[in-house]
Amino acid sequence: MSAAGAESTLLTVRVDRKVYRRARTEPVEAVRGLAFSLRPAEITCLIGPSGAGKTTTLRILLGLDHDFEGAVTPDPNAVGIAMVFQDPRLLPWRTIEQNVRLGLPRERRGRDLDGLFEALGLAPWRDRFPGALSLGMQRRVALARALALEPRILVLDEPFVSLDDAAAAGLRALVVETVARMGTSILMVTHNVGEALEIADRLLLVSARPATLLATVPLDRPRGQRDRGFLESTRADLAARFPGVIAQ
Ligand SMILES: Nc1ncnc2c1ncn2[C@@H]1O[C@H](COP(=O)(O)OP(=O)(O)OP(=O)(O)O)[C@@H](O)[C@H]1O
Repeated sequence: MSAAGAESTLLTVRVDRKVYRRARTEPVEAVRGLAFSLRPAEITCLIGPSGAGKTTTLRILLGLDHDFEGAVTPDPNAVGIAMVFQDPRLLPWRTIEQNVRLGLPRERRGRDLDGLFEALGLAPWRDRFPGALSLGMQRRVALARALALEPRILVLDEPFVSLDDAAAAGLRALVVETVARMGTSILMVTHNVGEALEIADRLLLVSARPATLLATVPLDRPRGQRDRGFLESTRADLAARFPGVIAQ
């Protein structure tokens, strides 16, 4: 990808304020002042305390919630956006292949998916049912289902949580590979700072509720050169600067 391409913006998100209002309960202000852009072939990690307003921000960015002050431009559906939830949400009575195909619009269901299944290590599992797969493999299927849509933006909510180290590392490598291979822009919510420091190009640190953008932290060192020393010193530096967000 050219330098100009890498710098171009796919989506700009600006949430000035998001308040949940329900009858007979106090309004809940979930987000106040959170703006960022997403660019191709970049991994952006959104990190903040529990209950800060991260899922709320994702819902706004996906175009699922329009009731907020601010703007998401252009329309994310026009750009091409897909989401992978923590819970893989597979249909147990459909094969892996059917699960992936059913995520596609009807006219694209017959498309060639050999390359995708191969790239995600799912080729031997195409005819099996989700119940035969570990949680890590089911998450791969959920990733395949999202990638089959060929989105330019992929949103991941805690994709590696509750996986053993090997499964998490395998899935992380797949995400990184996808960015390199397809130029996808990834926005990932995570509580795992170590994981974010390993794979992100940029961290967005948000405060406790209402979520406010505290800092954008670029991680310029190439992923392959992020050794233990880099990870530990970067984490210590961030923990000193943002103690409410990043633990020592
Ligand atoms: N539909 C809703 N109605 C009222 N309040 C809501 C609604 N959805 C979320 N909230 C509140 O908004 C705040 C932010 O919630 P949100 O789920 O966005 O946080 P989060 O950062 O994703 O949390 P976590 O890290 O625990 O997943 C919380 O106080 C939550 O209770």
